[in-house]
Amino acid sequence: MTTANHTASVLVQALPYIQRYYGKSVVVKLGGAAIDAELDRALAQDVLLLRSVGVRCVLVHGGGPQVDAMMRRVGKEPEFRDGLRVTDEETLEIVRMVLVGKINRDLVGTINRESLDDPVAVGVSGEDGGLLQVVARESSLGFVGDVDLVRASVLHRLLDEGLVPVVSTIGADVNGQPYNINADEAARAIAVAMAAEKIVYLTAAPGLLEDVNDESSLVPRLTSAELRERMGHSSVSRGMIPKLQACADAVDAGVGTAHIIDGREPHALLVELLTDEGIGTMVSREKSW
Ligand SMILES: Nc1ncnc2c1ncn2[C@@H]1O[C@H](COP(=O)(O)OP(=O)(O)O)[C@@H](O)[C@H]1O
Ligand SMILES: CC(=O)N[C@@H](CCC(=O)OP(=O)(O)O)C(=O)O
Repeated sequence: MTTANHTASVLVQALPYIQRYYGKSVVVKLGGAAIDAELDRALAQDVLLLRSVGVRCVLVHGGGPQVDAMMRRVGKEPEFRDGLRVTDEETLEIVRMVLVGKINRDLVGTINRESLDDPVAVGVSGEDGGLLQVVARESSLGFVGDVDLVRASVLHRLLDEGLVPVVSTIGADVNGQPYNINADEAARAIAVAMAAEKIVYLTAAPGLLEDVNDESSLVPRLTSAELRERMGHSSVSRGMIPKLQACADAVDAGVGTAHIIDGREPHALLVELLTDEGIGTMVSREKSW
């Protein structure tokens, strides 16, 4: 095949996917472990391309490792229980500064640099417009919240204007007290509230692995029921646990499919959405293969 033919065939391959996702919502969660200046530039291009073909894209970001680094810089040692950060008042201030003040700004800047004449990225904290309303989880975790209500209209209004929301996962309770939320869980709540077609987790692993030390042991697809069976398995640890839980909960609550893909691969999002090449792990409610 000539280069021109190959290029044409890749573009034509995208047509049925573009038709399927036109006007649909897709929530993309970028894990802190996959945040990197060059990769974020490729992700910004993917998000802008998807927006150009009518996909309503919301980017939700984490930043766990970056919060850890900042805590250590100010002499505090991070502490986790069941994958959630123990968040006292000072830690909350650091989490808020790192997520809202640093990572969100950097991502908005990266997207807008890729679309100079039409800067469309808008940063939103879960506190803005009451987007993420939370209730306290348990007092031993401090200011860690569970999402109680998502005001998806805040996102739909931005999307209707052609803007791309970039969401930091700090929420507030009914009294306006800010809370730290696990970003995988916040992204799931947003996807469910938007009745999204897909939720895509970009992380620093190829997907769910049978053996975490063997990158070739990828589980390509499974149902939410199969996923729940694996959750307590010893091969699944640390940050993968809330991600799996969020994927199973998302598809059981009506999101079309949930994906865990390798955010270290440039343009993984575009390949996942617009080509025949299945990458990473796909979770669906029913067996569709
Ligand atoms: N069975 C597994 N398959 C893949 N990754 C796993 C597994 N068990 C644990 N992990 C770890 O989970 C990590 C993803 O979680 P985390 O670091 O919290 O990511 P993120 O910042 O994207 O939320 C992977 O990088 C990997 O080290
Ligand atoms: C309550 C809680 O644990 N919140 C997380 C929020 C950030 C996050 O989830 O970041 P990743 O997606 O990079 O893991 C934290 O403080 O680390």
